[in-house]
Amino acid sequence: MTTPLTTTQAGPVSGPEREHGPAVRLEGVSKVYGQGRDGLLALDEVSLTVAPGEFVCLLGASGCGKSTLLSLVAGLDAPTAGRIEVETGRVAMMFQEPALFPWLTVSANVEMALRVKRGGDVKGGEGAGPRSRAERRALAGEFLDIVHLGGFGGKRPHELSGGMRQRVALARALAQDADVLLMDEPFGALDAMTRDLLHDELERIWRERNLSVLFVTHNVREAVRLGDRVVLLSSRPGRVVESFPVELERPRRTDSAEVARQAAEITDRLREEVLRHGR
Ligand SMILES: Nc1ncnc2c1ncn2[C@@H]1O[C@H](COP(=O)(O)OP(=O)(O)OP(=O)(O)O)[C@@H](O)[C@H]1O
Repeated sequence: MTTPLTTTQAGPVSGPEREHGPAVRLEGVSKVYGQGRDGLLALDEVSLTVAPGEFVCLLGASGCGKSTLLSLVAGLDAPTAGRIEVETGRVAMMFQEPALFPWLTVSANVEMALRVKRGGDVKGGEGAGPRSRAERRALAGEFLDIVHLGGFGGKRPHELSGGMRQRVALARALAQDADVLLMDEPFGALDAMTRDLLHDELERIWRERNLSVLFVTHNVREAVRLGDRVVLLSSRPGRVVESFPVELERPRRTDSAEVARQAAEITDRLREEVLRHGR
């Protein structure tokens, strides 16, 4: 998936659930790619919730349908069966590749999200009216400050390191005014030190902005470092195998003994799953 900017098509949930329900709810969600005998069951009756303000990490072997699941929640694709609800409908997505527009400045990349967010307004629809260029630039500057990139707004993406580019992607996601952040291995391509720093940043922003996060990773320690809960998916088809609450005090360190212990427990379970499927 390479779409740089995404807002979900999922509508808000009405009624009492809106007050008290989860931020994201999947009920019996299945996804088949293709048709008939050539059809591939990528997800099989997955049920999962993310509570408001919860940080959920999704873990599973390659091909178990993690990206499929995120794209369904983002409204980029429709489930074959089941139901997906996003309480507010305000979802932003981040990928392993920051997917920035190389010809635009860092600031302009974030400003794009501010235009897209009020897409209806830009085209003359209802609402508070389009923001002026100056307003968008000022707001983009604020989002860049949040990710500690104040002063870099005039640079082009190629002038930044990989970690800095991912910070821009995070600023752009925040600029969409989402309260649900869907992250598809966002730090997978970064070195360990940069990843550690970004974990700290993400944790701070998640708490300050009370985001609900669904974070896909292959990295068990990363999942335990970040998650309130780690949800393990099986492969082919993807099913929820087990959900592990992580009750370690925050902030955690990826290299701490406590994180290593819980990661080892989850890895054992993951290994069982992978062996079961002969992969
Ligand atoms: N658009 C598509 N058309 C057909 N099959 C697809 C499509 N997208 C994914 N698949 C298949 O569905 C299964 C799940 O893919 P998905 O990318 O969701 O898994 P994943 O767990 O995110 O994998 P990875 O960890 O390798 O990124 C795979 O077998 C994949 O080949």
